[in-house]
Amino acid sequence: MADFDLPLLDFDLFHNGTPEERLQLGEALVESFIKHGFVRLRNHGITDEMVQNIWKWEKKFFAMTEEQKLKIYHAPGPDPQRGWSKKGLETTSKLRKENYVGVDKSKTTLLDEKEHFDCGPKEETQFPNLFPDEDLPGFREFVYEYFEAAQNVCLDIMRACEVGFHMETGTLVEKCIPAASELRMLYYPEVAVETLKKGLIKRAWPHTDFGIITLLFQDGLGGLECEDRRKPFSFAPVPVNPGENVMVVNTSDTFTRWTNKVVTGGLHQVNTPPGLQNQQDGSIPERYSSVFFFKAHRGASVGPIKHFVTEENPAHFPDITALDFHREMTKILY
Ligand SMILES: O=C(O)CCC(=O)C(=O)O
Ligand SMILES: [Fe+2]
Repeated sequence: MADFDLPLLDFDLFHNGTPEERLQLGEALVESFIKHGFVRLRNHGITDEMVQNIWKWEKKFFAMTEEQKLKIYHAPGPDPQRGWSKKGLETTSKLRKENYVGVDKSKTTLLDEKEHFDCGPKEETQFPNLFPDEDLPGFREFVYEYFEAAQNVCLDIMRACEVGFHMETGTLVEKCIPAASELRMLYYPEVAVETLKKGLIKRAWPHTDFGIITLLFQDGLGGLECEDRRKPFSFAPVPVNPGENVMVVNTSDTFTRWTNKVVTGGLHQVNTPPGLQNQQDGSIPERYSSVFFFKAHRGASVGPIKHFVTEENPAHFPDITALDFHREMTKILY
């Protein structure tokens, strides 16, 4: 099979291009979402400085002692995740049980080798955020600054999708205000090749995310893989683009529902990084990544939007609220 090639688009055209360029950008974005469930963007609106600060704060956060992190421990449950989740808590393999051929899931759980920090919007009152204010002053302020920037980029991507789908302006954006997104910082500890070879642990098992779209930055090590849809459930590495500020965007389950399967969520996993896959012993280095799960506002319906319901493509999903859908999905993870 020819090399897998994930489109890399210049998002600046959406803001500063001619009307034709704006339309072309919107259409190319939608085309990549339909074809791959993924796209890569340059000039996306998150500055180089902010990306460097993400890495700086992630390193500081995960370097805290277990005792410090336990002060903001996330208690598993169906509600949106807040604070620190330790290794082994969230299990992505539970989301796609049907895809694990040859694994007896009644005898074993396929675990994720990762820990993470999650938080919601600054204005959050329903599901309060948890911050290590005493142990890590300045962290909360940075996280909120990045949250706001990422939320704005996502709203712009929704505007570009409205253009690309030839939809009425505001149809997607109005379902995303007020913000209910989740920012996640991820740490994958160094792991022995021997452990990975047993096949029961992966950095993240194949899954789709629950929101509308997910923004992702990965460090220079890599390991994120997206489905190569020419052969279902086969995966190709998402390149790391050293020295260039590239954002990865994948479509998620809410988008599948809104678009009535015109777009389907991008299936992905975190695997042994490219270049290390033939390593027979020793260990795979630690890895950091940053994920922003862009969500619909909690009361918005995640049922199909009229624009995507036709005689040939009748509604595939019921009208339930974004919060009910989120709870349904999070429950599966634990
Ligand atoms: O770390 C990554 O590259 C991906 C993480 C991910 O897929 C998730 O947290 O949903
Ligand atoms: Fe994911």
